[in-house]
Amino acid sequence: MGPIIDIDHLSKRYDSGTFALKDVSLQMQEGEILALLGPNGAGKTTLISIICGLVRPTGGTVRVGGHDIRTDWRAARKLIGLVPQEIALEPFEKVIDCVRFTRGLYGEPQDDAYLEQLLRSLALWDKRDAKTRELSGGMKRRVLIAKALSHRPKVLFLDEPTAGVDVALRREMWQVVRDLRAQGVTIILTTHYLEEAEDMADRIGVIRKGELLLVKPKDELMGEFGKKRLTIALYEPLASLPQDLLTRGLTLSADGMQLFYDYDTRAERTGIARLLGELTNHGIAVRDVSTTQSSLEDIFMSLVEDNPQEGAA
Ligand SMILES: Nc1ncnc2c1ncn2[C@@H]1O[C@H](COP(=O)(O)OP(=O)(O)OP(=O)(O)O)[C@@H](O)[C@H]1O
Repeated sequence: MGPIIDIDHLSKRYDSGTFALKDVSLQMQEGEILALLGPNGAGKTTLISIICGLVRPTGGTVRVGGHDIRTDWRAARKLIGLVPQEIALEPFEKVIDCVRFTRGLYGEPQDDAYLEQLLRSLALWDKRDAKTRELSGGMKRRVLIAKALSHRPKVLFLDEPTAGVDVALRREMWQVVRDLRAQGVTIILTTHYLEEAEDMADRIGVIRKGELLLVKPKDELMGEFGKKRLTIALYEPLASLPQDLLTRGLTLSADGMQLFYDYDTRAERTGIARLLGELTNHGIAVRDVSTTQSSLEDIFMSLVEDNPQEGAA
């Protein structure tokens, strides 16, 4: 089966002269979740907007389900749902009516059985007759998702789905997204919360200044760029490290009470057992050992850090 999304050498230069996207190519398979990370102004929204037909590219092509988004836009649009970042709902409209209305906009005949199934899957069925202004923030976000799914798209774009929402609600949203994936929906989400990408995504794309720096399976990215640090706490402070331990890559804390050893998580042999043996040989008594793994945030910062003004995603 071909890719559900096929982005080929896509570029966008706004009239202002800004190059928002530079030669971006990316393919997605059905049922995948891709998290797009990037500092402010990296080009994430531009990319989503082009795929959704809201912004015109200046170069390259995008196909959704095999349909070119420019020459065959009607068929492409039917396959796409977009959940915008801002909550904009008609306050006095009932939940069910607002989802029905959106489906109608796509020219789809009404299908009450599907709408019931959709609202039930988003835990909104009990609220179907409530006016949207009576809903909590989390419910409103779920209504946005219901609207975006009302015409049964195969691809769903979530633009910062949990911006500014509390931790409990964020986790609830993650579950909703996982459930959608289980139903076979392909999802692209942009997020400024790295833990969100870490938790949900199958693949992670990092975009900076309009360039897609990399797209990799999350586990591969964590393994490739991730390092582990072994911290060894000592009983007695060390004035300095023996030369042979220095050359093994060990470092000593300023107070002499801790040793640090950074190692590659992919290495077949980490050298830890040998290292501990050598410490014993030197008569260095170990009180405790612990390890920490670099987070996606560390990895992300190391990828984009050559321009510190851009800050975190
Ligand atoms: N309509 C527009 N006209 C001119 N320049 C634009 C327009 N929209 C975006 N840009 C510029 O294109 C670049 C990419 O913007 P975009 O909104 O795609 O970034 P983003 O990654 O979504 O950022 P954020 O994380 O802040 O939402 C920025 O330099 C932005 O100023």
